[in-house]
Amino acid sequence: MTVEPMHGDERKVIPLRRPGQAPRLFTDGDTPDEVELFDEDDVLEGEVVGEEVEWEALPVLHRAAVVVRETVTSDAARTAARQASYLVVGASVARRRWKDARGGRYERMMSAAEAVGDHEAVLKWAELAAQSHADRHARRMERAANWGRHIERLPLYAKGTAGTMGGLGVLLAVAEKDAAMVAAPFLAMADVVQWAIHMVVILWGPALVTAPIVGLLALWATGRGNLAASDIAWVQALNPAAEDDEAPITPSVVVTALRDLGIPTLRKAIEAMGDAGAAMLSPIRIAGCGVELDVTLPSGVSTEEIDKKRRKLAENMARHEYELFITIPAKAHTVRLWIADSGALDEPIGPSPLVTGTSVRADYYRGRAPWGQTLRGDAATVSVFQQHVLITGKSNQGKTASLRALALWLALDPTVEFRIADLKGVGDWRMFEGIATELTQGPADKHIMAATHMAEDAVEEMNRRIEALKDSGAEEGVTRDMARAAGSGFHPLVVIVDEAQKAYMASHIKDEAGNPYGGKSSRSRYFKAVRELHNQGRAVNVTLWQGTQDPTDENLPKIAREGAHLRASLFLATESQAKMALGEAPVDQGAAPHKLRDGIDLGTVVTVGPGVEIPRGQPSVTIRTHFVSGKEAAAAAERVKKQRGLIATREGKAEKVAPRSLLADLDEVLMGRSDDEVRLSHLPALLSQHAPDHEPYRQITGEQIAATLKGYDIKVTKTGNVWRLMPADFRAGFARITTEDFSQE
Ligand SMILES: Nc1ncnc2c1ncn2[C@@H]1O[C@H](COP(=O)(O)OP(=O)(O)OP(=O)(O)O)[C@@H](O)[C@H]1O
Repeated sequence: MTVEPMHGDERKVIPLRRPGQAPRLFTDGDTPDEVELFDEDDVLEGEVVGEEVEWEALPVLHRAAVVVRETVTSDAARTAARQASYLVVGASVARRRWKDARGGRYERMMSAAEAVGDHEAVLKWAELAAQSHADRHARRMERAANWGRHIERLPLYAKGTAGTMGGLGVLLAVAEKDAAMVAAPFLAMADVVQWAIHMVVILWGPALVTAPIVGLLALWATGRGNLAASDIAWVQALNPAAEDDEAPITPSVVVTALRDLGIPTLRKAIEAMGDAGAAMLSPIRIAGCGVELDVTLPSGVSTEEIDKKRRKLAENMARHEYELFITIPAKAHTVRLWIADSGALDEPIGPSPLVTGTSVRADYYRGRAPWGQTLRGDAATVSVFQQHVLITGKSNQGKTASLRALALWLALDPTVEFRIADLKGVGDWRMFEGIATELTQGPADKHIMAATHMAEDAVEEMNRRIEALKDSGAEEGVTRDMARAAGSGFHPLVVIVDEAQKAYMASHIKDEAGNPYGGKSSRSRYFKAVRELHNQGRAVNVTLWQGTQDPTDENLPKIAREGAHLRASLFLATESQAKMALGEAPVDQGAAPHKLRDGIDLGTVVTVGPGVEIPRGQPSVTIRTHFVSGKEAAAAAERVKKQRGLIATREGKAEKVAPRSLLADLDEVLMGRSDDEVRLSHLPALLSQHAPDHEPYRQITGEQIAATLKGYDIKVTKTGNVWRLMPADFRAGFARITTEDFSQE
């Protein structure tokens, strides 16, 4: 290779070639005496380097340094070092086994238990060590006594052997009729002894030579088989397994990673434990696409110190920071580590059952939305039963998609009514036309006003239900059976405001009385409605789901966020925002949406609340939600519409429309009619005639009217399937109710 000078540089660069296999050397442009040399492989083509250098002109020390460096870093040298490292590991394993056989194990366990301050375990190990020592001593004494007994009996053995051989000789002499045969067994024995001595003499030399070789081979094999367990850093660096993409998590890897975390107390404690550092660790369990373990910390090391070093700990285990999750389990002084398999979190999760399965069923009361997967790879499902929901995140991380996926699932329960305001208004919620009873889409002031009116209407509906509930005498809120009863008036009502920060920020919009729509003062209409829904909506099945962006105290006031039950957060920039999204306690215990990756962990929500299953000892559960794209959401919505029938969706109104009262309208409708009994099934038509723009009157049934009237103690009768009402009974009841209302004011 000839390295050409870079364009515009006048210096000439000519590689040096010395005889034989010499490296091709360059300087960095200064004189050879003052600079480090670098060889051809380091030089990019076209890179300007220094002057031509004559090998022989270089100082001897430089030449020696180059040759040594080349030799040391050559492949052959690395291979030799690796082979030698097997011997080192083998020797340390053999040494440990030897020490273990003499009570070393107990000592290790004792120092490990001592380091983590587990005095009970120290005592237990000390007892076992003493017991083992006593056993060993007893065995040694017994062996010595046995030898002594054998030595004492030597004359006896000799006499016995001589007698046996003499007897054998006599028998041979008799059989052969030859007296000389008496000595034959003794002569044969002498031959055997002589042969054995010969063999020893012959084999001694080769044995002396081969024994160390066999020993070394044994060490080499042992070392090779135990490389992963070695905690010698240079051995790990040479070990090809260390370069393995999968980088398995072994106790030794975790202990070494903790030791090298840069916390002196932890390092000292682990070094004091020696090989038993792994005693700090619980068994390593497979947990989804990773492993999980608890680490009981030595005294003097706090869980917070470990949490702060998350990145270093992850990197020490050959992982990215986001592949390590540190939480604080219930057990004191312990951190729980979940370590993903390398690259596993970048694999996409499967599609939502809402997209693939047409057989998904939803039930507001007992069902669980198939939202995604936990990091462990388990299905993550969510109950939204009587839950106010809050999903936050930085822009464009998947907030709308994840909130909408929950709503699309719940829409499969036909008893649930949706009222939705999308204050971004680019069509993300358009597919709910025909599903929601009210849909506002847009970012303008009029949309914010409409969203506020929608929330206020929900408050009115909530109050109506609370009153009706009081009258019914029920003590613990709406029961499933109550809400399911036809025309009960307690069906689940879910109010969704996406991009709700816009509503909180709209303090510039004021009504005629000067009350702001937004802001966080007690006069703020949106904020007031949210607080009321949060306070009392749950028990009467009126719930509020909000999606908000980049929370601050201004765009998501504290009371508004604390009122939500199910709280989920996508990536957020800071820990303080994470606390706003999820609450202080979970974040203090390790919930960390701020440690997700901006723009990469799309749709990943760190979730808290009673609607999700949070593993014991964890503050939150991180869910990778199934992505349901706009197109897929539209297809799923079509299936919903087929199932529950089309609903006329009204547009939210910026002007506040006075809420209609069924009783007042009935009063108008029945006014001036004869006092003959009225069939309730005729009333919907009359009501529609009376208020043609009021959608609910187009759907109400006689049975629903009967249920409402009964709820107010107004007498209705039923013969067969026909509900009837005496106008006089109605007037009396209505008069009573309105008088009561007045008296309450
Ligand atoms: N679960 C998911 N998995 C993978 N990608 C997702 C997921 N959810 C959303 N995305 C991607 O993120 C993009 C933004 O999603 P979405 O509009 O829901 O974000 P957002 O947080 O509501 O944004 P904004 O705050 O700007 O309204 C989507 O277009 C999609 O490409």
